[in-house]
Amino acid sequence: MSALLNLKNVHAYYGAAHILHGLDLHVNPGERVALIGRNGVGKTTVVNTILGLASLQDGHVAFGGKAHTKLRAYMAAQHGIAVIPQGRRIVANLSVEENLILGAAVGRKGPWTVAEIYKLFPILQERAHTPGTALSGGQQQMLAVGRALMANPELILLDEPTEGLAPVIVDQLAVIFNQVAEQGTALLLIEQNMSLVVRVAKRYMAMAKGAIVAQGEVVNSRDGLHDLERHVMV
Ligand SMILES: Nc1ncnc2c1ncn2[C@@H]1O[C@H](COP(=O)(O)OP(=O)(O)OP(=O)(O)O)[C@@H](O)[C@H]1O
Repeated sequence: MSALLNLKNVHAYYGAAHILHGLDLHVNPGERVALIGRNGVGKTTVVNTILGLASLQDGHVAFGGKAHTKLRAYMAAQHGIAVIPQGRRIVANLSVEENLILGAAVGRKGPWTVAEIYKLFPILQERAHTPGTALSGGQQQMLAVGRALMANPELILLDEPTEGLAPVIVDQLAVIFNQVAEQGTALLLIEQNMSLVVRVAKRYMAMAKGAIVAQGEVVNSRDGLHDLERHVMV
């Protein structure tokens, strides 16, 4: 079984700034992996490298076993990988429903349809014809998740999906992420909120200075939480 996503010895740059230093990371089908680490260690740059937005100068990124050294934004989508970017990036002048339909444009056929997304998030159906950016932060995040699911992905990369959200919304999203994972979609969760990580992820990879410095099983307990928090404390 080959990994859905496999980064090997990745060195990535923004201009002359060398950000990722020989990073190795993989996600297998159906896995729930958390990528954790302090601010500025390069977590978003991992996503940007996969999308071809940071310059890959050594190593490779493989989708489904096929290695690439020249990455382009459409390639991840073609290989069944959807991205929920940091800051959500809802299209301002499209309605909730139009934002969802847009998600399907770059994806494959599968079980997720607008009707299924509305079952998952009834509030989105109530607000179907509202401009996406008129939603609350929590509703926008639900829309970002719904839009990603509309592509019927095998793997979703989530970049700090709970940033700035109230704890009650984070709890709702934890339930949704588990539901999505139970239906077989793999998750790579970039997160600073370790209480979410222990509820959703089964394996973690911790970054420092552009590389993976620790990894292991996620244990959903007080000790497990403390163990993970060591990697994100300043
Ligand atoms: N476009 C850019 N050009 C140059 N340097 C950048 C650019 N974007 C990010 N950086 C730098 O790259 C490093 C890694 O940033 P990155 O956003 O990947 O970190 P992060 O771990 O995701 O942090 P955060 O949790 O704050 O989002 C930081 O030092 C940052 O200042």
